[in-house]
Amino acid sequence: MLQRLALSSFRNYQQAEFVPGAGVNLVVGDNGSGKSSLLEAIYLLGSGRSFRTSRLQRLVKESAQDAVLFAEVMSHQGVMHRLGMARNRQGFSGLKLDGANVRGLSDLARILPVQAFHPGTVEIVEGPSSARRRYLDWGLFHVEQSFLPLWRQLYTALQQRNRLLRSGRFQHREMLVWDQQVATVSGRISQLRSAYLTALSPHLQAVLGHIGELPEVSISLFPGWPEGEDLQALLAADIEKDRQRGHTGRGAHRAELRLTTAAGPVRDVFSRGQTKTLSYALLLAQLYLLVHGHGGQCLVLVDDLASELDSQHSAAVLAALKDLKQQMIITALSADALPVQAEGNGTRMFHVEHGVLRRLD
Ligand SMILES: Nc1ncnc2c1ncn2[C@@H]1O[C@H](COP(=O)(O)OP(=O)(O)OP(=O)(O)O)[C@@H](O)[C@H]1O
Repeated sequence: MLQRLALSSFRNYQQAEFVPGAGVNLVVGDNGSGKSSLLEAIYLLGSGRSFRTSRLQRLVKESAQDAVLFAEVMSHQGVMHRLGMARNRQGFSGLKLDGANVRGLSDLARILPVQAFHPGTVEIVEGPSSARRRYLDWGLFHVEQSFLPLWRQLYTALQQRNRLLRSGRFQHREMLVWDQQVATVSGRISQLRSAYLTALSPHLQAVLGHIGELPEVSISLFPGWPEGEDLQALLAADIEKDRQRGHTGRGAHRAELRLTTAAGPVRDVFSRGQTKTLSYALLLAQLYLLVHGHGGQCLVLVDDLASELDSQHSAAVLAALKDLKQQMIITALSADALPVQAEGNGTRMFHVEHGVLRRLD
């Protein structure tokens, strides 16, 4: 649970402190006041990414050198952790956990599992296959300890194989080592992904039933090479093609999450509104699996829901989120824009204006 966040020179925040409650937190303010930026800061700490931009240099406040984020986070086991992150326009200039430097963003992500529902969430369905892989791998990272080391092994093997391909000068014996490694690790990653999807599916059906009115959607995995075929043999057979394109064309890095209805692929069948609803349902299903299936916890960020879904669907999504009983931070233009106030007690209210954040209640 996020106990406290301090922001310095982040977007339009000069210095700000945010102390959310354990349940629902509602942050209201006009357009451009800094609501999304607050969520973006939290998401950055828990994932190393922005949910709005790939240009992370824009996160640093104009005229400042470094954006600095600091958070106190109570772990699921009741241990208090201190997370720190500094970013200049070139990249991350410091990552700290409990006062010590850490190398990888994954160390912070383990402590602060965070998921964001925001206008770009629709990319899970509409975007490139990498968006669906990222979705899938976020879930695996948080429920399967062995996933991250495997994923790292795969990327190291691919880097080495691609380097050899591009060098144009390689012994087949040398290539064989990396073919073997890519094939073995891809097989194990694919098994984990398939098992994850099998566990996820009933949660997705339950969520779709709850938020309603969508045709039945099935979810399946293309592992990154033709099902049932020997990946190592395929890599060896494709060597010339791979050499020409300069990278490895088959393996778990090319997996695809397929979303289909009885009438065909979701992308060809669903309206834009249905697509948005499905993308939110996919995230919800993942949270249900994490919380109910694995006893995990997750900080949930909800940005501008009222402008994304109609009132009936946004109420259904919020109800499903509240059922999870996780810490939530929700933004809205005004307090009455979303049905979060109706239950009154327990909701902590904040107002933001020109990067100045204050508690209302
Ligand atoms: N690097 C930066 N330095 C200073 N100001 C910035 C920087 N990046 C963005 N801003 C400004 O920060 C403000 C906050 O934007 P943000 O998207 O957080 O607002 P918001 O409250 O979510 O608005 P909306 O309701 O329109 O989504 C905007 O006015 C934006 O122009």
